[in-house]
Amino acid sequence: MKYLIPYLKKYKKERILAPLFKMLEACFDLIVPLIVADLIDVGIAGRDTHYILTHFGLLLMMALLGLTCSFTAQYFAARAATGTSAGLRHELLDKIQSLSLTEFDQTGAATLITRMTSDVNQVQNGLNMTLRLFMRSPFIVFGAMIMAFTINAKIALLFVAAIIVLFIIVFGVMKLTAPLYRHTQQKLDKITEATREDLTGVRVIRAFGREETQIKNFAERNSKLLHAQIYVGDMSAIMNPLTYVTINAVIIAVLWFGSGMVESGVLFSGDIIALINYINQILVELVKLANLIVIISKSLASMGRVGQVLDMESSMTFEGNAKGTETTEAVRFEHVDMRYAGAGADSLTDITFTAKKGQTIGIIGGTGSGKSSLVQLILRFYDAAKGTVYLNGEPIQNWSQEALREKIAIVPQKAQLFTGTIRSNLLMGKADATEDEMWRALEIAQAAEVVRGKAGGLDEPVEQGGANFSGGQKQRLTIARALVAQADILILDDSSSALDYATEAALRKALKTLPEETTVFIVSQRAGTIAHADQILVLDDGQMAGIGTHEELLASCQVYREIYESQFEKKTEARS
Ligand SMILES: Nc1ncnc2c1ncn2[C@@H]1O[C@H](COP(=O)(O)OP(=O)(O)OP(=O)(O)O)[C@@H](O)[C@H]1O
Repeated sequence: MKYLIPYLKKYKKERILAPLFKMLEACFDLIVPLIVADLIDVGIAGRDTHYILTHFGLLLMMALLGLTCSFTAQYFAARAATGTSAGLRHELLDKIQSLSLTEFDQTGAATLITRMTSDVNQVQNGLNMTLRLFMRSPFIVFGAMIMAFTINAKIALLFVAAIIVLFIIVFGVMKLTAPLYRHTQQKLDKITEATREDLTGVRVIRAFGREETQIKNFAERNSKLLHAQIYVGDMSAIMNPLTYVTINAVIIAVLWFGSGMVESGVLFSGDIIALINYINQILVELVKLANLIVIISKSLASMGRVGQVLDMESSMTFEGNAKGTETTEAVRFEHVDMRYAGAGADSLTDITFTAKKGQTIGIIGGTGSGKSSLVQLILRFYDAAKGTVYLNGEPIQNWSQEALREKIAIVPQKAQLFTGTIRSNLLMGKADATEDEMWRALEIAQAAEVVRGKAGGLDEPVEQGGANFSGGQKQRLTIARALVAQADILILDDSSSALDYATEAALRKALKTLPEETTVFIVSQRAGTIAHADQILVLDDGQMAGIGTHEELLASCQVYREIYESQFEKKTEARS
């Protein structure tokens, strides 16, 4: 709730005017039964056409005024509600962006998406309905009751009893359904998560003919959600019959006692109509109030889920403003251990090495040996559990996030492009990059041909996730994006795996034309890709199995020799 307060303050005018106009509309609604009663008792009873017509005109005017008030209230309520949800979404995105990857790994993207979309929409809906109905409905309920007292106190006492019973029903149902809503939202999260995986992995699913299984799994999850929602629906559905039975019982009682009073001249027949109108108004407003309470409880649950994200604290802070020392070293690891949150074992153990400025460092090892984890420590995507990572001689914790991102550019293992154009993707590397800078990066990345081959050139559209580019084209463009940044340190995390040998060789050659001081980390499972490096780090199950040049490692490191020989033999076999 505390997160809504700044928005409620910001939309003060709307917050006041929306309920105010709704109350005004309610006043007109409360006067209408009295006009109708008058019209019956005087106009119709006395066959006075003029009286009937003027009162009918009055009713029309009331309806028009009510409608105007309702529209105005809706306008202000919608302004406050949509403005608040837009602001909340913004805040959520800012918060999510500020979280470290550890929180990301732990929370999961699917639930974050649900919170940014359906939960925020639920809050918007709740706020809109609250502004419109929270004061109007109780006002009409009590207003109609008071009006009933002005007509006949004895009959009005029936209204009081009915309102108490109705309140018990409404609050009872609300108490039952509110916790269930949280439960259904969790199930929705699970479906979003599974759907996301199924849709992003659609090619793999088709290739392995797993459509039937995936559909079956989805149907199971979907039916669990359906059952949970039906259960909540069933609970809410109890409310309508109960409330209608209560109201009908009151109407019968009003007619029973009222008809006797009309006969004895205590009441007019128009009064009976007015009383029935009021009890119906009470029913309608109580049902609205009940729905409002359900909506509010859903919104509060959603706000709670949004608040959980907004309350998250990043496990990493970037408060330093280190600039680096006068040193020849670019990156130094000193006895570094690393463990992912929740993992049972370290992913890296006792890593120590120094990368000098201008050097090319190769990192090789089997799958899961810790190569990506190691380079992610250089970017401070994660913190070391033990030991220290130094950048330009300064512990990495002393650098600001901006300085780190400026100094280091990475080509991630999974080539990821964003919706837009080739140009907009390249500009992510450096917002003010010139056309020449972009083309130079494209040339080095062996991507210039790809761009020239597209009708739109640099302005060729990129579809979501780069779906209109091949795997190799995407890799080259992501390499170009990193090169545009002209960072001091360039990390290529297994980013030439989709390139053919000739293109990869051309890329390696072109990387040599980078400024002399650029330090390049190349992660690869191919010995050929890193063999030329100044230093090669060999990882084996998170530990350093060796460090040195290709020749030194061939002579001294068994793991490296095995990798090299297995690939060299494969090539020889393939040729023969
Ligand atoms: N986000 C994560 N959460 C928990 N464990 C992780 C995470 N990422 C990687 N790991 C674990 O850390 C270990 C090292 O993974 P890493 O991705 O660094 O290996 P890699 O050498 O780059 O592998 P590959 O060549 O297959 O990409 C693996 O055991 C992996 O299961």
